[in-house]
Amino acid sequence: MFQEIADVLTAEECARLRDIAKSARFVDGRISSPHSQVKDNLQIDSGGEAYAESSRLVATALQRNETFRNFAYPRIMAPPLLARYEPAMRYGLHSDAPFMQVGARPLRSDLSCTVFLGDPDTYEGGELAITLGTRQVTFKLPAGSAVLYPSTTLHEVLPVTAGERLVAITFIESQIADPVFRELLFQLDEVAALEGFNMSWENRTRLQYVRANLRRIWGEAG
Ligand SMILES: O=C(O)CCC(=O)C(=O)O
Ligand SMILES: [Fe+2]
Repeated sequence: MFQEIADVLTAEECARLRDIAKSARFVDGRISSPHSQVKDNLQIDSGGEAYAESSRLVATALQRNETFRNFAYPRIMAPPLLARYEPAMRYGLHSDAPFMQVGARPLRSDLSCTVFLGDPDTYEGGELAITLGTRQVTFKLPAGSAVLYPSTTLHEVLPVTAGERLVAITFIESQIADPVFRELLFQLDEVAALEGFNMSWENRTRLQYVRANLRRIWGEAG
């Protein structure tokens, strides 16, 4: 359901992104959701070199992360975007857009991802809160860590009451559209990774056969 991933970014990469954010131009976050009554944040101006560098840096870091690849089965990823929340800013309860234009083709958002760029003790509030039935699950992770969650959820960013919350956000279209199937494959992959060399070759081959064919049945190429 949710996957936290520690150390997606190195300390140096986090510092570089904070530096980029310090000098970059930020615009009203409503630019990408003009009709939202609950979005109150800032996002980096997507016209400049600062945006290009920050986006490239975060995308490369996610793509090189094995847990990210195994959990998300990424097919296309939206260019990551820096977002900033100053005191009193928040992003109230919402669901993410199902389709987003990325380059020439629309991306179906299967997974949403927040990469935390500031130390949690440098700001108050600003938890990412994801609705699960009658409860909310909250995330406020160390700098460099990421959380992946289903784009199908209702979620919000609670008001920042002091300091500044800096994150990078992105959305992923997965090769495995169905979150239940994706989770089953992830668990099978974990078994293969952790136990694959403890089993007999014959059983390992059987496991590979099941994984490969489930990916054929459930997956979309790319
Ligand atoms: O900043 C976050 O952690 C998530 C923001 C969000 O929900 C969004 O931009 O759609
Ligand atoms: Fe969202």
